[in-house]
Amino acid sequence: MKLLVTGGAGYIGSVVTRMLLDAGHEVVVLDDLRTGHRVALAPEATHVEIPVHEAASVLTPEAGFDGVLHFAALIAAGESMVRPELYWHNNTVGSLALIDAVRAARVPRLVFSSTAAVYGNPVELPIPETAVKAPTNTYGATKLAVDMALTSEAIGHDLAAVSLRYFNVAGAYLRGDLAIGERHDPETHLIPIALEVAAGRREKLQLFGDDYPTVDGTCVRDYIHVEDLARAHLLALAAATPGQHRIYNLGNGSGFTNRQVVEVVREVTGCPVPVEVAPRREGDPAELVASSQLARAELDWEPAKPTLHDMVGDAWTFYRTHVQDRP
Ligand SMILES: NC(=O)c1ccc[n+]([C@@H]2O[C@H](COP(=O)([O-])OP(=O)(O)OC[C@H]3O[C@@H](n4cnc5c(N)ncnc54)[C@H](O)[C@@H]3O)[C@@H](O)[C@H]2O)c1
Ligand SMILES: O=c1ccn([C@@H]2O[C@H](COP(=O)(O)OP(=O)(O)O[C@H]3O[C@H](CO)[C@H](O)[C@H](O)[C@H]3O)[C@@H](O)[C@H]2O)c(=O)[nH]1
Repeated sequence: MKLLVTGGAGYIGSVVTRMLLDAGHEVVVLDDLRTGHRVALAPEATHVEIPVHEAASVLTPEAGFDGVLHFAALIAAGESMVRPELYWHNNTVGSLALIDAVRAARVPRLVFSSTAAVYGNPVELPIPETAVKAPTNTYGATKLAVDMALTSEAIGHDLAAVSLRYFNVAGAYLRGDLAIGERHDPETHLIPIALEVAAGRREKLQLFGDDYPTVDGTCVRDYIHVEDLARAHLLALAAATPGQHRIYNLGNGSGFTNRQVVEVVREVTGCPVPVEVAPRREGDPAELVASSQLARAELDWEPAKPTLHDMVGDAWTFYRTHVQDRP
């Protein structure tokens, strides 16, 4: 297939691009590099450096695209509470422009990066796709709006749409000399920050809140290896059906508290990780754990690296070989 990957210079988009190329697809990456990295771009993919809001200039009817995988977004839940306008403009307005371009160019299928953050504080655990959607942060709300637009688009214009609701993505894609991992700047995610502390690059980790209603008072998250997540995109592309908006949660179904995550980082790295309890971060749900039964049943998806030790181990390898000591 000829595919457009928005956000293909980012963490997850670059891993999926690699897998799509290896599977024989032709890939054009649309990424304005606002948070992505030029080094993460696959050399075999064409790169168009424009904002997703201008996708219509690439997605012309003549270009003959068979599908779009849409990763481009701002992703920091905490920041979305203090700069919400950035998130609405980038994640929702940008996605609506992309959907307009997809319709105008008659591109048949679109796979969208949605998120566990659409659920908010869940009333049932593990969370099925049918659970109440009540986001507690702006980031989740901007993504839920796009999910709803895709449902309308599938019904109204026969789009084959798939939303993949990722839980917390971790790890790195390691193949021989190739290593693709997480490099957000500034980093906001728990595991890479804990690794920076383990490496001595940060003095301590701030634990945002220890008074949540969980076993040790810190938030619970469900971690998924980026390689397992990426594979689900290829399965979703194949399963996309005209006129349907399919929605799948992607996680491992096990929750880890933030303190447990830090303990695994200590075990894997063999280094101390000093922590300091800090106030809660605005907008954080207490507990997010996925039911991914639907993805397993309908996409035949099976995680190959479900353990947190695997994820932290691969992230640590990436950190030491590709991040540490580099500017
Ligand atoms: N990382 C996670 O744990 C996680 C969890 C759930 C969902 N997601 C979703 O997965 C997707 C990818 O996340 P990631 O961790 O790879 O993020 P990332 O920041 O590494 O990558 C995002 C990429 O999109 C590009 N981008 C952003 N806005 C753009 C715009 N308007 N026009 C063009 N390019 C733009 C950035 O330059 C970057 O390369 C996002 O949609 C995110 O919401 C991520
Ligand atoms: O320095 C830190 C960083 C994070 N945390 C805590 O660690 C947990 C996980 O936080 P992350 O920022 O790593 O991840 P989030 O759960 O906030 O969000 C991530 O996963 C979501 C889905 O669950 C979204 O999709 C989003 O893109 C992605 O950032 C939260 O309780 C957070 O408060 C800390 O205590 N200290």
